[in-house]
Amino acid sequence: MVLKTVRSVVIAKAQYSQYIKRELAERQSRELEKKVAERTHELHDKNKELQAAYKAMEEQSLSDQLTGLKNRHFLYKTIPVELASAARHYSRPIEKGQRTTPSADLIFYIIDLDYFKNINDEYGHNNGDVVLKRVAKALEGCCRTSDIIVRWGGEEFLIVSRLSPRGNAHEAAERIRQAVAETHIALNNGKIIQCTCSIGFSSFPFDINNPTILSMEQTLHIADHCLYIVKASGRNGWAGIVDGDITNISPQQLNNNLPELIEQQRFTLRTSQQK
Ligand SMILES: Nc1nc2c(ncn2[C@@H]2O[C@H](COP(=O)(O)OP(=O)(O)OP(=O)(O)O)[C@@H](O)[C@H]2O)c(=O)[nH]1
Repeated sequence: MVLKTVRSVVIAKAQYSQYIKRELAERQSRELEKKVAERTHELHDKNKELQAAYKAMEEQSLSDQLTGLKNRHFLYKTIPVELASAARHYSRPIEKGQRTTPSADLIFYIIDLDYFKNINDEYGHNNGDVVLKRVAKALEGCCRTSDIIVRWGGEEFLIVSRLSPRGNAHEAAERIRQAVAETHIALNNGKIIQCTCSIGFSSFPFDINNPTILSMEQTLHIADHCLYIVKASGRNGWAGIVDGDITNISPQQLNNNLPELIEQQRFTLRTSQQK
């Protein structure tokens, strides 16, 4: 009888001990699962924070700190797709009426403020910055949402107009010129001033029958030369060459002898002075 009781006690103790062990194991497992869930949640949050920080950093690295416009880095990052698409459009076999579709053109406008150094000298660098910010706003106001507006350098801006027919490029140039000239800029001391700009422009592809022969840099070189022509002829105006037959002209010749080629009327230069 005693032996039976002792055995029952031993069995009960063993069962109890097993029960405790199982309970402990289950509790540990539950705690572990809870911790894993918490860590996963934390990681998820951290990941979201990192993604947002990365996006903000990327956006900052693609924007100009002073004006908030896009910067060169943005242009070089995004423009290859646009260039390829424009070139592809003109590389397709000619179907009747197809090549005249104008929307594939990219027009590059280089905009340079006139006598900006005088503004800095007369009103100080901070007011020079005020002028740059106000001009940036004026450019945003006169451009379409499909245009890319870039702060190209100190007092120089670049607008890449997409989906624009090259034949109308001069109209947009005049719109930009006017928008800048008519902007009233309030300086820090309350004084209101106005400034003007000079614009040079060109289109990509430059020669629609040889759409890949000139790079964007060469197109910009043409626009830059047009800008130089405006500066040399009095400023507050525009000049552009939006297409040209470059058969028998090498890209090097175009780079080195552009003034002579314009002189020889190999290309049509359109300027605000001819209006
Ligand atoms: N305030 C300010 N000035 C700048 C900035 N970047 C460049 N500049 C100034 O822009 C001026 C450009 O002067 P220039 O290249 O002589 O040109 P300009 O006086 O506009 O003369 P033209 O272009 O020939 O009409 C210089 O004085 C630069 O110091 C900037 O971020 N802020």
